[in-house]
Amino acid sequence: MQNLMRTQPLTLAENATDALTIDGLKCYYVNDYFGVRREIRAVDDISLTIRRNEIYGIAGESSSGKTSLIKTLAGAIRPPMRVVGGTVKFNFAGGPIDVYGEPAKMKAARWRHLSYIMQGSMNVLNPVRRVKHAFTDFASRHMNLDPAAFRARVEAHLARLHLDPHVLEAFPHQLSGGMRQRLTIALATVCEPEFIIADEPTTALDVLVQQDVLALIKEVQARLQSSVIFVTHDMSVHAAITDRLAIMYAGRLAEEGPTQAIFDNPQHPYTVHLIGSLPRIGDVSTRKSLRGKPPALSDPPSGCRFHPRCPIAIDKCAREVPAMLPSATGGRVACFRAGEYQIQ
Ligand SMILES: Nc1ncnc2c1ncn2[C@@H]1O[C@H](COP(=O)(O)OP(=O)(O)OP(=O)(O)O)[C@@H](O)[C@H]1O
Repeated sequence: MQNLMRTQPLTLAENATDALTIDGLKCYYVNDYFGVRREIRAVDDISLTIRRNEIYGIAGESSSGKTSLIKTLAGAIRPPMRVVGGTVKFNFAGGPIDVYGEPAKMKAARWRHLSYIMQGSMNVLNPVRRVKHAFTDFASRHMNLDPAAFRARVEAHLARLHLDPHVLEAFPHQLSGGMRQRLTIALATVCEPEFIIADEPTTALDVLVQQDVLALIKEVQARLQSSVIFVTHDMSVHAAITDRLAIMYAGRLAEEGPTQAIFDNPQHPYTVHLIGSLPRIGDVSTRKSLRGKPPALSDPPSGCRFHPRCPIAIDKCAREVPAMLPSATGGRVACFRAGEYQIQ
């Protein structure tokens, strides 16, 4: 395991166990159609903390706001997206950065301290250029090394990730999808970032290749002791890789806690359904599906956004927004009837 150590020491700030703090974050898509303003509240009042050296999962069905949330964390905001409230603060070893208060500092931190593996990131490899150019284009300017030393560093990094350095001379079309995704992960981690954000990095891959890529992410995380946010709608992937898990529903957090505890004892009725819908070998019983569909985020329901679909909703759920409060999993849950619902 000796060759799996970080090459540069990570000098952590004293007493700093939190790597990222998000407080009251709101991020909307704001469109103006012929003078009529329309807001899609994709991230609506989210507060959470990511610790150092943990893999934090974000789950939820399509359009629940997962990608919007992590774009907001990475400062990757393009119109019509707008941050309309809240704060995002990284606590990097070199000093804290307020993403929206210190944009220049944030820009300098990208790649070096924070890397973002976007959905479809394999496409970052230019089809008409050899793979080595992607490393030079994206990573070399953050590393302050002469070309020979930079090449040696990249080759050593690839070797540690069990990738043959010869792939640097290949064109992307000569490589399989799994290999391209492994290279994308190598590219995102060659600067040894303290924080890695990965959005659905395994979704386009078949199951065996997916296992391989998940193992690689775990290995890189353990080697660098980075914090990782891992986004996927696939709960079985969360079970395999994450330490803690957040469940998003309609732009808000429904539940958060240690992954194993959430799988063992989900508290929010929506989480109960997400976990209950996972297939189990030998179980041929019909799964109970949720009634209705997720709400339009331009006009979300009052109170708890899940209440129109919730099997145990009470009047209060339509009137009041439930706060995220400590739950039986050791995490937090936003539900007035937490822990009361089970699927038979
Ligand atoms: N550029 C955009 N303009 C307007 N609305 C958008 C835009 N991008 C996303 N949205 C809306 O924001 C909401 C959240 O979308 P987002 O992509 O963050 O969800 P997601 O949970 O990541 O979904 P998926 O798993 O399908 O990627 C959705 O209602 C979506 O339609």
